[in-house]
Amino acid sequence: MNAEQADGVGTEPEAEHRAGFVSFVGRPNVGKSTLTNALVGQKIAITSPKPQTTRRAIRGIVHRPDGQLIIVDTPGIHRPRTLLGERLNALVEATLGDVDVIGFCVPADEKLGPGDRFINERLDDFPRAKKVAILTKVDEASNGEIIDQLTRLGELREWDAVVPISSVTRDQLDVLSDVLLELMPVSPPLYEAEQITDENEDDRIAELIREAALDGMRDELPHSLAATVDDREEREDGLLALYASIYVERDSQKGIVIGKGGSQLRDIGERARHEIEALLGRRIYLSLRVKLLKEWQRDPKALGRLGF
Ligand SMILES: Nc1nc2c(ncn2[C@@H]2O[C@H](COP(=O)(O)OP(=O)(O)OP(=O)(O)O)[C@@H](O)[C@H]2O)c(=O)[nH]1
Repeated sequence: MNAEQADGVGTEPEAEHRAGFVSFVGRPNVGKSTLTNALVGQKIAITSPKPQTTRRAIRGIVHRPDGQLIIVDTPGIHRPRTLLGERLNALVEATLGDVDVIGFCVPADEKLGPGDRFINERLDDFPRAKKVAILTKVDEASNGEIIDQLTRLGELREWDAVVPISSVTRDQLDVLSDVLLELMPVSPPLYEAEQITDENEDDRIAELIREAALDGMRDELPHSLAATVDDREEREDGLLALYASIYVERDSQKGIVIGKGGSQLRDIGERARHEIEALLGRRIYLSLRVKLLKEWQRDPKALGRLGF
């Protein structure tokens, strides 16, 4: 609440803060990823979610003084031909059923085709979301082509907005983010404003793994445990795969961490995965390995390897 409202003065605040979720849909190759990166201004913006926000596959966040655009990932909308296709569609439905705005991307340099129409029709299934048509790659098209495409797009449905853009020349990107933000609900920021670099992020993830491992462990272990994130990989199914290691100092500790039949390690993985997903705001696959690094606390080389 701002001061004016608190005083009961009826004037509208000049600019209300808005925040919400947007998802870009469209055929493969129409420029969705490039647009996301161009809007966000860096490859992937990671932030720490505030507790009330649900977990989603966040691709990037546009932070502005007047609002926050949270761009969420969806796998493409496909005509389901396989079980995988159906599962992907179910995932699309879960995501798109939940966003505030859907940005339907169509390239300016190709005629509107059956693929575009199919996706456009599917958008009827998501009545909650506002719908914006985004004509991408205008740098590749003549003015005549652009006008033609805008007309065809206008015939598809009543859009909340239609915006031609180029992610390459950055033409109209600011207009697009203005338009998207105007369609978002009035809301305080949903994510912390500070950006966390990938490097810090790995450190934080490693710390969460270490915490999860310590949880329920005996007292003698804590100082003997360390964790590292060794590799990460974006998977086809939209999950982020994280490969991490837990280091122990003595052989006997390995068994403690792994537990009977691997039960302890599974619990650690489960707890850590929850925390990491909350940190990243997206679903992950976590692979944990327990490694023996003899007397690592006394070994400078080992300490270096563990980031101390
Ligand atoms: N000239 C031009 N090329 C662009 C623009 N935006 C994207 N491209 C190019 O179009 C191609 C596809 O872009 P992507 O962003 O990968 O498209 P996408 O829709 O995310 O593709 P999928 O991940 O397959 O769904 C890439 O070669 C981009 O460099 C643009 O504004 N202008």
